[in-house]
Amino acid sequence: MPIPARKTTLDMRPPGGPIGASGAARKRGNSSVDMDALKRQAAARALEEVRDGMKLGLGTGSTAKHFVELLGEKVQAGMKVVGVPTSEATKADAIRCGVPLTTLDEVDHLDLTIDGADEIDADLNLIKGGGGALLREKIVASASDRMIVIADDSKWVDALGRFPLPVEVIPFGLAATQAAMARAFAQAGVSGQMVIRKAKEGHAFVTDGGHWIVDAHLGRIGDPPRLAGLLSVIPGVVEHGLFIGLASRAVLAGAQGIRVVERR
Ligand SMILES: O=C[C@H](O)[C@H](O)[C@H](O)COP(=O)(O)O
Repeated sequence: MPIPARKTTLDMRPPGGPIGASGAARKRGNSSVDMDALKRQAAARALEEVRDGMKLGLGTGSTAKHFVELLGEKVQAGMKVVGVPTSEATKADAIRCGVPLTTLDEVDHLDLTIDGADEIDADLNLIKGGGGALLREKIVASASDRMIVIADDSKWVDALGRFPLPVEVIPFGLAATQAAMARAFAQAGVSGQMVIRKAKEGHAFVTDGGHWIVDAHLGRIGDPPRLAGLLSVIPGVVEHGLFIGLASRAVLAGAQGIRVVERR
């Protein structure tokens, strides 16, 4: 599959500048980088794409939460938008921040979805679902004209797969589903341990849709679109965390500034 042409722009506004951010600085390599400030910077840059009257998909996770908070400030200042949250957690955040909400039953398409990711590759394929929201996130992104993924630049990878691939499954027949997943992995040229995600309390993590998550520790995924296709046809798999061809732009915040990567 040919690698699509991309355009990259570098925004030299320093991270953590006028926007400000909370959160403790975390050590990364030799430098101390406030990852939370970078996430907020990426969210703020994506917010510049939001126009009055837009119907928005609101992502889930620590980066998307910054976007919802900043959007709430715009709404308080008079901006008219409506959002469809991708999780119960985001719904609660949006209500707290005063962002008006709607559903995909009331509107059948969205202008723009802004969401985070666990990994982003050069084709803007993503791994998502670290927070367990991948099903609603994919439904919402698929119903949107555009998806902008926002992240600190540690999420940018040469190849997807270092982050365990979340696969949302039906608990019924799980061993058979996992066997089918293992065959799909083999066909796609990957293999690895499958771990049923646990909640803090020790029982299986249950998604907003009432399903379980299997985290597949695969390592480098050579052909993400092929693996996505193979997983999608397994009956016990509700959805997987490979987002192929959905993101049209990535906004990546790093110590040197903000990088915007477009997919064509
Ligand atoms: O299920 C969770 C979502 O896919 C998140 O967007 C993803 O895990 C990234 O989250 P964060 O911004 O907290 O790293």
